Amino acid sequence: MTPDGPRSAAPAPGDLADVVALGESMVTFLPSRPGRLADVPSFDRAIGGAESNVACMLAAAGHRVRWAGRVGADGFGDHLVETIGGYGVDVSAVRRDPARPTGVYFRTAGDRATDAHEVAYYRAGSAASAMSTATMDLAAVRAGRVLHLSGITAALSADCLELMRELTARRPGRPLVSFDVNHRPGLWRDPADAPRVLLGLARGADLVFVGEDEAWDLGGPEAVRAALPEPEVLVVKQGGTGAVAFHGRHATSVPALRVDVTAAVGAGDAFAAGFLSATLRGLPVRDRLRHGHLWAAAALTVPGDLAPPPARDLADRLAALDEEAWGRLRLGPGWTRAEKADEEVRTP
Ligand SMILES: Nc1ncnc2c1ncn2[C@@H]1O[C@H](COP(=O)(O)OP(=O)(O)O)[C@@H](O)[C@H]1O
Ligand SMILES: O=C(O)C(=O)C[C@H](O)[C@H](O)COP(=O)(O)O
Repeated sequence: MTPDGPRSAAPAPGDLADVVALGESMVTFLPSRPGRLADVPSFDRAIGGAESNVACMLAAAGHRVRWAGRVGADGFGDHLVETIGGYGVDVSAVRRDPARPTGVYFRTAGDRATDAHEVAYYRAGSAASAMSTATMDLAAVRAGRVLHLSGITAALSADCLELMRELTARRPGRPLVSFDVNHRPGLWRDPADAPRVLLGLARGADLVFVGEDEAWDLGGPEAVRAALPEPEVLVVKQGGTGAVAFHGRHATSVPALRVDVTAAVGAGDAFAAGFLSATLRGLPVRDRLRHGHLWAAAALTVPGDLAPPPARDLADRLAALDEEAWGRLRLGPGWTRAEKADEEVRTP
C-alpha cells in the first residue's frame, strides 16, 4: 500500500487523537514466490505490526491517529517511522532504542484456501520488547478517544505485559480500550499461560475482537463471552463465513463478503480498523461489521498487510445494500478503486 487517498493531518504531539495504537511494528519480508521458507530465494520489504496496520489504515481514511511503539536506532527503525508517519500517523510518541534492534519477520505466501503459512520472527530482545510503563510516554498513549491494543504485546516480555495490564486497568476518564486478542502461540515463552493472560486483558477492554479459531484456543466462544461480562462489544470473526457482535443482550451477525483472496495477512487488522472507523462515526453495529468486512476485503486483495481502505462513499454505499445485494457482491484485486460503487464490483 502506498500512502495515497484522503489523509488527515496527524494530531500534534500531545493533542487528543481519535485513536492511539500501541504495539510492535516490524519490517516484514514478503516472499518473491510461493513455496517453503527454505526455498524462497528473495523477499520484498514491507511493513507489518498489527497495531500500526490499524493506525495506518485509519489515518489513510482521514482519522487522527497516533502510533506509540519502540524501534531501534537503525535503518529499519527509520524506515518504519518514516513509512508509518507517511500515512499521516503521529509518530512523536515512538521511542528509539540505541541498544536494541528493530524487529523483523519473514513469511511465506501460504496456501490460498487454508492460509497455512510459515513465519520466522527475529524480534526476541527487540527495541519494542522493552516497551514498559517507564519507557513509554503514557500521557501521549492515553491522549486519544480510543486506545487500540493487541494480545501480541502481552507476549513480548514481562515489561510489555505489565504495560498492557496498566493500560487495560479500568480507571475513570480513560480512553475507550479496544483489544484484538491476536493470539500468536509461537511468541509465548510458556504457551500454556496465554489463554488466562489474554482473557484477563480482554476483561479490561471495552471492545474486544477475537477470531473464532482463537476463541477456541481460549476455551471456546461461549467461554470467552462468559469471561467478559463488561465489554460494550465483543466481535467474533469467523473468517470467510461472517462476524458476530455481542453487545448488551443483543447479537448482530453479518455474513462475510465473497472475496478473491490474494493473501490473508492483515485481514484481521483491517477488519478492526474498519469497525473502529465506523464506531468513531457513530454508525450502528450492523454497519460497523459491514465496514469491518469491507476493509478486510481491501487487505485480502493485496499481497502484504496493508491496503488503502475503500473510499468512504464507496464503503458507505456498499454497506447500505440490502442483504441480497450484499450477498451478491464479489470483490477482487483493485475493487477499492471502483468509482461507481456496487455496479463496478458486483458479479454479473
Ligand atoms: N476467505 C475470506 N473471504 C472473505 N472475507 C474473509 C475471508 N477471510 C477473512 N475474511 C475477512 O477478514 C476478517 C478477518 O479474518 P480472520 O481470518 O477472522 O482474521 P485474522 O486475520 O485475525 O485471523 C473476517 O472477519 C472477514 O471480514
Ligand atoms: O504477528 C505479528 O506480530 C504481527 O503484528 C504481524 C502482522 O503484521 C499481523 O500479525 C497481521 O495480522 P492479521 O491481520 O491477523 O493477519
